[in-house]
Amino acid sequence: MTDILDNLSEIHDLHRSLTIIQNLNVGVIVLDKNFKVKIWNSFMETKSGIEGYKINDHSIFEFFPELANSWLKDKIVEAFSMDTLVFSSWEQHKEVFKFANSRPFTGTSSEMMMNFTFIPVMSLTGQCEEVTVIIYDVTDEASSKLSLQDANKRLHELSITDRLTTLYNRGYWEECLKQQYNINKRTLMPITLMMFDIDHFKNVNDTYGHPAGDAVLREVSAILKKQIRSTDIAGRYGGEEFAILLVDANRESAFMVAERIRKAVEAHTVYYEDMVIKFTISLGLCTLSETIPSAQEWLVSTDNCLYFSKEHGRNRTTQYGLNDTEATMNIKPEYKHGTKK
Ligand SMILES: Nc1nc2c(ncn2[C@@H]2O[C@H](COP(=O)(O)OP(=O)(O)OP(=O)(O)O)[C@@H](O)[C@H]2O)c(=O)[nH]1
Repeated sequence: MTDILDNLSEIHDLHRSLTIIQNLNVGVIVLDKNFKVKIWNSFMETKSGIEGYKINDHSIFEFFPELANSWLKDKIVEAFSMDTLVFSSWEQHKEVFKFANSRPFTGTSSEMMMNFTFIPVMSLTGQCEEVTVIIYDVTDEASSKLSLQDANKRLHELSITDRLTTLYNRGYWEECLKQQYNINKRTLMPITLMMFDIDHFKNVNDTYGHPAGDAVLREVSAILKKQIRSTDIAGRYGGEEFAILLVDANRESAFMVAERIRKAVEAHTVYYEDMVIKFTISLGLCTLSETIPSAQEWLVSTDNCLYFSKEHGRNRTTQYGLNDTEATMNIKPEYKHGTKK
């Protein structure tokens, strides 16, 4: 009689445990060493559309063949060889089970994002015979985190970008200048600083109006972007002044790039409303060498070359240390960087 009562009590305990597992709001899968499903709770049934009685005692790969070579399989294998619980967050894996996001209208993801816990289940002899996989739906938290990351990225981009031209703004570009100066001191990779300025830009504004002047600035930036490498670092330094770090460019290649840009601008026409606008640019170049003691000096030397071009006919490129060296050194004080505006 006591035996029967004990058995009934055990059956009751088992039934209670199964009821709890079935109704948990997390996925519970128990797999044996052959990846055969031993428990597939109702969360898994609802999300996958596969009922427990169909998948139980079948390999999980029969129903989810894409998992046969997946991160999930590796994790389960790992869990069998360890005797501790392993947790893995949604950030550590790509899609595993492709379950639909149950709140697609509020979330940013169409698929459910999941955290996992892998629990080795030890037998009475101390062997790991089964692994329990717990799956948590963390789509809301993950979506919020991703949105925040996106917003921060966007904010950062805005904080370093010039609105009109979409080039880097002066503050950020100057940081890059210092960084490149320091990098170059270590690597000795050739690098040339180029600055240019639109000729008689005040006339463009005065003749065609400020919005037309803005269109000119935008189109010059577009020409510039087309002519330089993606690794070059281009910024709008001032109103109509641009500064570009030509990475891995020695004197010769930098001069070629500068002339290519100058000629492209000369050949270009801006059509704004019914106005036809032609213009040119003046350029200065300075290839970094050990004689240049600081990033600031590098900038000043390049700017001097630019204003030498202005002084000597405009629509031309002046290169530091090659042509016109003495002249660039004796540039009029009012053309020194930052004073002529
Ligand atoms: N449309 C427009 N004009 C700007 C902007 N920023 C600065 N400017 C104008 O750029 C002009 C610069 O004029 P200056 O410094 O005299 O130079 P410049 O007329 O180009 O003459 P040079 O440089 O000597 O060839 C000024 O008229 C500024 O108002 C801008 O964002 N949009």
